[in-house]
Amino acid sequence: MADETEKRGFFSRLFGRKGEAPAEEPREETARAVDEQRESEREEERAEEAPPAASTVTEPSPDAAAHVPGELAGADLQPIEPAGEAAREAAVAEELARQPGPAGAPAPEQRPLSPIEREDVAREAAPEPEPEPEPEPAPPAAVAPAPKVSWWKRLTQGLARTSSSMGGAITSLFTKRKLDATTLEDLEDILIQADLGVPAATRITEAVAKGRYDKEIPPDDVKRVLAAEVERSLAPVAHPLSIDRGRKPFVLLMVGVNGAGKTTTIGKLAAKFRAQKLSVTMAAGDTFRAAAIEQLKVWGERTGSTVISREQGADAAGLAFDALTQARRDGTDVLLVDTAGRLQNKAGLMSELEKIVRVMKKVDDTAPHAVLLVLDATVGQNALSQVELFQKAAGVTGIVMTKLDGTARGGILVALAERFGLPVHFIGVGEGVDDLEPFAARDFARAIAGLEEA
Ligand SMILES: Nc1nc2c(ncn2[C@@H]2O[C@H](COP(=O)(O)OP(=O)(O)OP(=O)(O)O)[C@@H](O)[C@H]2O)c(=O)[nH]1
Repeated sequence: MADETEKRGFFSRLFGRKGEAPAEEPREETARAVDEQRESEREEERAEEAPPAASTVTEPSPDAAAHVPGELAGADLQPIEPAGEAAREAAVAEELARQPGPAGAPAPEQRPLSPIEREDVAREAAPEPEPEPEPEPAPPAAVAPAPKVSWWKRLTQGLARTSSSMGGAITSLFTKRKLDATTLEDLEDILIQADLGVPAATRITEAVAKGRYDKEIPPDDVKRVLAAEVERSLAPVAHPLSIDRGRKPFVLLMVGVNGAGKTTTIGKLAAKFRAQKLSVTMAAGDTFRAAAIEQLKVWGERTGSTVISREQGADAAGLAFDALTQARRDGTDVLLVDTAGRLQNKAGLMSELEKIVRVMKKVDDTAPHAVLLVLDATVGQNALSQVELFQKAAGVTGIVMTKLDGTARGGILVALAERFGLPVHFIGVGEGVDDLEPFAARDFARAIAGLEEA
């Protein structure tokens, strides 16, 4: 792998940049600084918003915090707003992002903002969420019959923000311009901004440069190179989720921070399994939030699945034990176990997940058979620290990435693939039941590059 700290100036050194101004900040540091800035803003928001812990949830032992591995100390459990807030915020952000000028969010700069910058501005300008009572369960609109739209269409529509941001920038960068060191560094910036990560951005830029230096290169050629490189990174992690039908039940433990889309994803997966004629039981293990229990019951009714639940605040591990015992007795094909994404702190979350796993093993020592981490694409680079956290807590076996439709930084999947190599089973590009599909590297790569279906 290229030495990232020396990456800045690579193309200049290689080709000699005209009028080079070496006083610029190294790009790696710029990217890190942007991330740190975002992190510290989120930290501040959390400090202001952190709601008091619900008294119904088991208090973690005082020394539990001491067991949080040091490397997780900085891991962020964003978002922690009540469910629904994220969607509302995204809507506000979307609206703000659409407003072109001073009538909208106060523009921090006079030059026009890129879609990614507008996303940042909108996020910062979004009003503080007001404390609200427990939100209503998400309406089951997702299951309402919708006109059949092909997955490619859904995918390209869902990834439109990423593809138009990257594609638009690439088109304007490469139209009628010869490829030189400045162009290449600008291309690298575009890719870093889309959250592909520095190693991938450097590799793709090198691939574009190969044999084309000092020549005009059509933007579509750049997009084709981009798609090919993204596919190369993602193909090794694109694994379908395979259900071992010999296990009854096959236990899927769903983990992730609150609001990432776990409960919705459970509903969407249940619909898929039911369509394959598999029987499904859901355990409403997010006992932290009453609305999550209700939400799961709605999905249970809609998909013809059994839902096992207890009252809000009940012991989630005990519930998982009961659910597995019952699903075993009933000979159920698949058991989907929901979990809370927000407890008082990271130590509380980790010890609860560990307990759920431990307790389920008392019923079936091979359970859980898959641990799916649901990641919200809109959290950007923070997804990386979430993977580390949940890997420690529950031994993640695969990823489901949701809300790719809500960000211009869909490149985060590439950064995740290169860093962890964990299987990516599904991606979500909308709230509808058909907006979750098995992950296919080529389709994704072509869609974010703004190319036609292969
Ligand atoms: N736009 C979009 N919204 C999604 C997607 N997946 C889930 N959502 C929405 O995200 C919101 C949060 O989803 P939930 O399923 O409640 O999240 P959760 O992880 O279970 O949250 P907690 O129960 O609080 O832990 C809901 O409004 C979902 O409809 C997606 O792929 N795209």
